[in-house]
Amino acid sequence: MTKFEDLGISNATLQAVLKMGFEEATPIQAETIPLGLKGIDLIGQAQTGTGKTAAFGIPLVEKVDVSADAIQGIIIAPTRELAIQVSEELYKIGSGKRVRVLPIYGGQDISRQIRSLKKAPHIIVGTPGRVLDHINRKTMRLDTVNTVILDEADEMLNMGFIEDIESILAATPAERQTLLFSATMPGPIQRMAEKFMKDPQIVRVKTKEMTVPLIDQYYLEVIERNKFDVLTRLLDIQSPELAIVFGRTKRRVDELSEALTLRGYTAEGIHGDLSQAKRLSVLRKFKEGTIDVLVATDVAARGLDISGVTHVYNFDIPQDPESYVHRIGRTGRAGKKGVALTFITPREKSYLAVVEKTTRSKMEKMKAPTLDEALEGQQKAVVEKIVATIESNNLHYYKAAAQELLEENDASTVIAAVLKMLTKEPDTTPIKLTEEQSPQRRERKPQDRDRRRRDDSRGSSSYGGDRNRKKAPAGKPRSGEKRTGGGGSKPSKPRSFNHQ
Ligand SMILES: Nc1ncnc2c1ncn2[C@@H]1O[C@H](COP(=O)(O)OP(=O)(O)OP(=O)(O)O)[C@@H](O)[C@H]1O
Ligand SMILES: [Mg+2]
Repeated sequence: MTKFEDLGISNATLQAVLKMGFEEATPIQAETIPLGLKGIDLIGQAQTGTGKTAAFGIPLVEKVDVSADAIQGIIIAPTRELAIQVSEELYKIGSGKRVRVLPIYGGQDISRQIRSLKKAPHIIVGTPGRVLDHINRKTMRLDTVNTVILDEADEMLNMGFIEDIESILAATPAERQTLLFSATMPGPIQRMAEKFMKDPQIVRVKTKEMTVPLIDQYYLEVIERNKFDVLTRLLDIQSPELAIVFGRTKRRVDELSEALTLRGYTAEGIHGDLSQAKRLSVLRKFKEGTIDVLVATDVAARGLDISGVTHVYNFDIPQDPESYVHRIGRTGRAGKKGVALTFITPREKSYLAVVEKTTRSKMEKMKAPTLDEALEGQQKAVVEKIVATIESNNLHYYKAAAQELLEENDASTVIAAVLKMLTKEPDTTPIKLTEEQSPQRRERKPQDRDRRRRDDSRGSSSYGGDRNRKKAPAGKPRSGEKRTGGGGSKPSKPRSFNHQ
């Protein structure tokens, strides 16, 4: 176990990290922080939820000279939500040194960003498209940058952002340090990435599996037509604290979130066609627990760190094994346990072996639950609530009425009536979803870009990112953008990873 004290970081940053509740460095942090401080180029790969953000964030913050009013580091991330989240984490890590961090992403008013850029931030966290817009408009200069970090590098290159990334890199000095991080780094993508690095050292946290062992992985064989009933029964039985349901396309996500709402769940969808304000508000509601089920395309699969996500449901199978790893990695983070369930239609059966081979982990077969089992599950949830209410011991005002009821009925009849009233019977409101095609396995060639970009222009791609920027001209003001998440206001309690 490595202590942050032993990693050669300044006292100001050490105090900031301890204040975040981090007690010990995670393996990827222990390995890459000293190397990052040395200034060498790095490719860092470690499982989802194991603290890669701080692994690159700490050395970056350490390198910043706060007395210089210039951009010194830039982090590029594939989605707006991730850029915001990473900038919040960097802000916290840099709070001891008073490092200024600015998120720059599409869908946010550009003139406001220009004003913020004039306040001389030290670190920029941005999405490729919007960063490039600022470079082209000459509203952001990167010639003082000494460190570039690509978070979820494989995804950005896969998505066809390579030209954008290359243009951004060309705006930075050649003698910069370049760091790449992701939980997955397929060979061809890694080779492509190494082209813009100098003798990168590859740091892989050695684990048997690519997925996190704390996530119990299941698959269910379900025919397309039954998927939705099976999903709602599972939700009734498992009563997840917070759940993410992944669907293949934007249409799928819209239909699923509407259907779930019809059946009485508090669910909302998130995908790339929604306005930025809407995306952020849905995410905020999910983090606060105002909605229990987030229905998402892969826009939410990469990097998002939402505590309390106990279940991930792959309603539609992911595009490829890497997407599977990232989707299920939204649970089982920072040492917590999680459950992942993947629906597989008879035609998709060969998919299972492909994923298991790549991730070197097994999915256990689960039987689709019956309606009776769903009812039982709901009942169990109510019983748990009753027990918790008894334990809270705040029943004074109800005691007299209870006595009255018991004078006329026996105890088990009274309790049965209460259970019946409180139990939400499985809702069988008829739902019809539009059928979805199984995905073609994604090919990892640079020319893929063109195919995927064409998909975007049809607006049917499951991905949002800021690849839609061509449709929404830069500079078009959008209202109501807000920052998500804690922003440092949450009281921090000590956190440490269980052995992974
Ligand atoms: N040393 C630590 N001790 C305790 N918690 C930590 C530590 N480092 C990071 N965390 C917390 O663990 C969670 C996951 O971290 P992070 O988002 O950086 O993971 P990641 O490896 O980037 O995952 P992904 O591959 O999904 O992007 C965050 O809430 C973060 O604040
Ligand atoms: Mg991450």
